[in-house]
Amino acid sequence: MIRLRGITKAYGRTTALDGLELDVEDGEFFCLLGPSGAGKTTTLKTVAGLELPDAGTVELDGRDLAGVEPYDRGVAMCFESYALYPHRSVHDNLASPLRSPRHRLPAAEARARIMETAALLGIEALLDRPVGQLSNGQRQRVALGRVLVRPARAFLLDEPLSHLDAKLRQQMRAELKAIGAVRRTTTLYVTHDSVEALALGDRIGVIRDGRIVQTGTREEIWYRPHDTEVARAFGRPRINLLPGTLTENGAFRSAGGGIELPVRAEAPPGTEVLAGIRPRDLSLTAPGHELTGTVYVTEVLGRSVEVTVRLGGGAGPGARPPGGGAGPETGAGPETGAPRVSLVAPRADTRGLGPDDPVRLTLRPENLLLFEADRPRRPGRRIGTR
Ligand SMILES: Nc1ncnc2c1ncn2[C@@H]1O[C@H](COP(=O)(O)OP(=O)(O)OP(=O)(O)O)[C@@H](O)[C@H]1O
Repeated sequence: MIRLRGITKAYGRTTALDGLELDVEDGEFFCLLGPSGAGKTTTLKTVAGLELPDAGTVELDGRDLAGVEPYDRGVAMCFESYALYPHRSVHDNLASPLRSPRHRLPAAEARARIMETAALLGIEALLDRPVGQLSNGQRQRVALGRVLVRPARAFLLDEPLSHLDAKLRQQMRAELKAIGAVRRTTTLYVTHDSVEALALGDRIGVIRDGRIVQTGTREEIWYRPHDTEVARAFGRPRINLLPGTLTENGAFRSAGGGIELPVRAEAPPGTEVLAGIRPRDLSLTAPGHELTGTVYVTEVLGRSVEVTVRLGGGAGPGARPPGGGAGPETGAGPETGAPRVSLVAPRADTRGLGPDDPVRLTLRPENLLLFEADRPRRPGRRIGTR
């Protein structure tokens, strides 16, 4: 297992890691997800020993790694910018990690591992080709192969699928976790792609500004996001966030007053909040709590359709937006007119639906999320409901 405690790392005046704490359990596949510059690569390099923290401790399988050289740590790391030998064949690139004195394997075992790794990554046919002649996606698979080919205490993978086209990425994503070596080995996997994190991670750690904001299973992150930024990071189309306040009995009332949603928030009446509604939790047909509005725009997403609805029209007194409503992108603020929400519906439910058509939406209140209102540089935290 990998354990990071109080890791701080600054480059000049830039703080890359700011008291980072992280536990990756034995054999776990842990995805570290965060935006560019959040500190993901620095975290991996700190575990690998390629960067030394200014403060804090790194442990691998209970052993403190302070003072341990990178090649003695027993970790295998794959960088986004891959270090390969361009003039040597794919086979040689895969074989060279097994030739180093530290990792030397008997020839037959080495050959078996190379063939197994190449087969799993779909590069058997390329084994004799010089790496310099390969496409970026092929090179990336060779780089990943160099990591997986040798036994390690932990794999550290930095966006290893980023250069693959969408189809291959999806396929490799499905196969990666099935690889025996990956199943057995503690893996810390860095990505900025939330779909990838949800698909791969036994657990996910969300990193922001050099700190872990939330760690959890995909269900925990999805149903109990720590704050609005975590909620926005997962799910496309993005979660709808409607501004409003809490009423006397803890229900949600939208900023214009047109919408009331039956929740019981664990926060005082009058608290400014954002109601979080996932696009797939809104329906055009199912029974549930009703909202009304008019269609703003529809967009076909394969078998389903994203419908953006301007809320309020026809919802009764007080529901009409001031000025008739050219709203903003999504989840409008009180100052900007009618709030809009996106929903994802099966194509059959949206047949004949066009701009300005009135619609009734239903919502399952049990999936409703509530957050404190966002403040500058401080995303609103989730508020519990009873
Ligand atoms: N060698 C370096 N010198 C100076 N600043 C650095 C160095 N390495 C990283 N940083 C800074 O530290 C911060 C964290 O960088 P890091 O590469 O860990 O982020 P990341 O989450 O991996 O980003 P990305 O997804 O873009 O790779 C950034 O602000 C970055 O500019």
